[in-house]
Amino acid sequence: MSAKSSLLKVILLGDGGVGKSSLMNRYVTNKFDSHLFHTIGVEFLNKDLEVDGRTVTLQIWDTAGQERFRSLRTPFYRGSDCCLLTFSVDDGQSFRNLTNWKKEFVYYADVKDPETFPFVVLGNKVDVNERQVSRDEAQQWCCDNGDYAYYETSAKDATNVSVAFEEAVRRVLATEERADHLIPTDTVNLHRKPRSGAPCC
Ligand SMILES: Nc1nc2c(ncn2[C@@H]2O[C@H](COP(=O)(O)OP(=O)(O)OP(=O)(O)O)[C@@H](O)[C@H]2O)c(=O)[nH]1
Ligand SMILES: [Mg+2]
Repeated sequence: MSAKSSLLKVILLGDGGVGKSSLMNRYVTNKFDSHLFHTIGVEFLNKDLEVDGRTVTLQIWDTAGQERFRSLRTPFYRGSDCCLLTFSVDDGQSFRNLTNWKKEFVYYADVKDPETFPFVVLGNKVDVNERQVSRDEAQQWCCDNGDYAYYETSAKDATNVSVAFEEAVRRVLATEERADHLIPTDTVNLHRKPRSGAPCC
């Protein structure tokens, strides 16, 4: 068992109405409301789960996707361990906006290394018949942006909701493990004797 904190912060981002709150509610309370109000600012819920023998508390932050709430949501991006970029498969614009959501997250969360940060992409509302975004298109975007996991979900009928959140946890734990194995190269040798005659500045 790692000594690292087992509280993982996962944040849901994406256009207003794609189903972020519904996904969080489905996962944490196993309920679905077909007349949910738009989120204002941010809300979070905790859920304990076990992934690959490790128990973690997932803190899921649900944000307001509408543009007018931008300044209310962005202060909460910092400290996120994983970002769930969400769109709705029946709304092509919400898919095209993923690039902006990623940019907004990287900027306000102050992500040092976007190449290795764990993003997971969710194409929600797969229960709806009128699709505007194909699975191939979405997977291609995930490949082009860095090997992101892609899940087609439905908060309405619970398709792939648990597996998507579990994958988010796996990605975070894998990142932590990689960091544990990194050998620091910028150590300072406190015992090294100063070179005689070396200039002081
Ligand atoms: N058919 C279907 N409808 C869904 C699904 N998920 C959410 N909805 C509906 O879509 C609407 C918007 O869902 P929300 O969960 O409020 O969307 P949101 O992303 O949280 O929106 P903001 O809070 O404005 O950012 C609601 O009426 C939901 O009932 C789904 O998987 N399938
Ligand atoms: Mg919401």
